[in-house]
Amino acid sequence: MTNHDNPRTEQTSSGVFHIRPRLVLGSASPRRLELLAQIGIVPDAILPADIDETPHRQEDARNYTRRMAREKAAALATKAEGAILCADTSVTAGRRILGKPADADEARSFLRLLSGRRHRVLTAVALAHAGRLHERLVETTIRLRPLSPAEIEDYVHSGEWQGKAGGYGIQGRAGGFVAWIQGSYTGVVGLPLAETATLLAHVGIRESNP
Ligand SMILES: Cc1cn([C@H]2C[C@H](O)[C@@H](COP(=O)(O)OP(=O)(O)OP(=O)(O)O)O2)c(=O)[nH]c1=O
Repeated sequence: MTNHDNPRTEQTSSGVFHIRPRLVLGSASPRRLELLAQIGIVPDAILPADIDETPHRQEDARNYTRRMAREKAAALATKAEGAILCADTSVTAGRRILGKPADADEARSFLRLLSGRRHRVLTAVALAHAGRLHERLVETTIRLRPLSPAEIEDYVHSGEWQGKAGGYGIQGRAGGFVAWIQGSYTGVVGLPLAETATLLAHVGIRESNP
């Protein structure tokens, strides 16, 4: 056992004992916790990572999103024991990276830009365990239907854009804006479950903690 471990012993339904590492969810997002719960995984601890989310000059959206997830995991690996799961979601339209809007004006301008337009939602997942980093990048293409100025105003007033990359949340009223989607719905909401389950299984974490 290394310092990074501190494992838990569990008995599976077939009666076999299985040792799994402690799981730390490195996220302040309630959605990521709910998504994990959807596949029967409950972290042993939740520890938000506070990092600088400014893109580097000339950094493309894929590299930026991967770097964010990696930096969240690296920041927490020095503070917590076990397997540390972090993710980052960004929206990209053309060459622009749309993060979480700073205010209502920025949310409005993101929605005007995305209205009627195809764009991509990228979610990077980083799992740090025993000195190694396991990563996945999941891309989803979405087209929003054209939005009227009144719809954009209503949505901005709803406040649902707050804390959401690109200024909208597909899981809420903006679900009604989505004309077409190809990729991972759970990735858009913040944690692509198929890929996350595979990463967790690599380090011995499977659904259902007692
Ligand atoms: C596009 C889109 C994004 N989002 C969310 C997912 C992410 O939580 C958020 C992007 O911000 P992130 O920086 O990825 O995550 P966060 O700040 O919410 O949480 P933490 O860094 O502590 O893990 O946007 C939705 O909930 N629905 C959507 O449709």
